[in-house]
Amino acid sequence: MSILLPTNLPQYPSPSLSLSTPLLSPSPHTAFSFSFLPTRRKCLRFVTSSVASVQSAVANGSAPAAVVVERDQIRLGLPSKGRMAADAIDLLKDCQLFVKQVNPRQYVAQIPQLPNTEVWFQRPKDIVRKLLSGDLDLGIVGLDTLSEYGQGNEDLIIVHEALNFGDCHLSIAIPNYGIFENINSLKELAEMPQWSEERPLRVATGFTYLGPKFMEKNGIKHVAFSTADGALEAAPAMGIADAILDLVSSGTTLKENNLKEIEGGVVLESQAVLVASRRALTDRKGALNTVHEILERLEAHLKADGQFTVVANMRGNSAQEVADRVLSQPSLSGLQGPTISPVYCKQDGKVSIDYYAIVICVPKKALYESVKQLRAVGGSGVLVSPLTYIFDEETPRWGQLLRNLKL
Ligand SMILES: Nc1ncnc2c1ncn2[C@@H]1O[C@H](COP(=O)(O)OP(=O)(O)OP(=O)(O)O)[C@@H](O)[C@H]1O
Ligand SMILES: O=P(O)(O)OC[C@H]1O[C@H](OP(=O)(O)OP(=O)(O)O)[C@H](O)[C@@H]1O
Ligand SMILES: [Mg+2]
Repeated sequence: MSILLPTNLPQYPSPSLSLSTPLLSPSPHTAFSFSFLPTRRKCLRFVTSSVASVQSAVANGSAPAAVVVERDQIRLGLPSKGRMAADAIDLLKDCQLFVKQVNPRQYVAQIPQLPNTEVWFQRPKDIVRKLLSGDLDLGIVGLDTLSEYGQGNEDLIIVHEALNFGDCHLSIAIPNYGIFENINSLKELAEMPQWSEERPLRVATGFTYLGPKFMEKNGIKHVAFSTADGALEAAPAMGIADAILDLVSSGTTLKENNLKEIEGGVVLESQAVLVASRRALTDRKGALNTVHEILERLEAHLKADGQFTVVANMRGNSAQEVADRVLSQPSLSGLQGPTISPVYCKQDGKVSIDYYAIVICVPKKALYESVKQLRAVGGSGVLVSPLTYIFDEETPRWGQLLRNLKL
């Protein structure tokens, strides 16, 4: 006998519903196993593996075509809850765009720095749907959600593909025991003699568009997908599915449920992206200006986020000679090259130049290596400080966007 409990209970099992509860005490002849499934959908429904048959009605075009309805405000969709919500607001804050939400249950907010823009808080999948229906113009969502619900719709344009949060990957996982013990790749999984038309490989997933598409691309025929909203990792142990296709970040949930990833089983690498509706950008007054400003701020912040400013003094006879020494080291060329300025010292009433100050930007990852290289060529008094923004002459992604829009 199995009892299904909601996954969102404060404790598993809840103290008020434990085996010591008289009503649930197992008789000596009854085997109990507890499995945690989301409250919303407790049964898995199997569907066929063809792409066409599993496309969801909303995302595959039965949703109304995007119409550019007359309105004054540009609408930016942000995740209303879940792991992406706080990070999206924090990123905008780091770009000096402060989202003013009066209370967390209010679904509309303002950004005073962008007076023509409204923020609408929505679930990530609804952000994608509303971009397609024309109810939102811009959005921040995970690439996984965009790919699953956007289904390659050309109206959706990725304006910034790497917002540096929400990192995860969509991956196939199988049990690490039983018939799968020695299976370590997608190829081996596909070639297992167990799968046939009558008894296909059963995969539980929330990604019923991307999953079948991936299997089809990899020539895997005998597959059946089932859908569920969460706690998919329970499905193999419950005997409901053979494999799962779900998002992984730390890998803890897989490990705790005796599942493993397999070589060739990664469907998508994902992180948060800024996405726009093509029609909004081309037809809605002010949308292109807003996206330009958001993009410039994002690029300046994200570029600076990975860098430190390093300042050091170096003895030398001329700026040129110091530059030659600095540039002889592989990690000291900075963004465009080192800035080298004379340090004027007054000794015995005489002003002379014995030292030069070097300023370079170095990637955070290469900091220690760069400091070692600076010292090796005579650098001393090394100061390191974080960078807040790097505004380039041109925003590279802006050029790409204009080309994409044929502007
Ligand atoms: N370990 C992870 N598991 C799931 N999503 C992750 C993970 N790491 C990052 N993400 C990102 O967070 C997004 C999901 O956030 P969240 O689970 O809060 O929302 P949701 O799944 O859409 O909401 P709900 O599960 O309530 O329907 C994913 O689309 C993905 O881009
Ligand atoms: O690799 P990990 O860091 O362990 O994260 C992966 C887990 O996180 C997500 O579930 P979520 O927490 O959203 O719960 P859900 O299954 O109810 O959606 C995802 O669906 C995996 O189950
Ligand atoms: Mg989730």
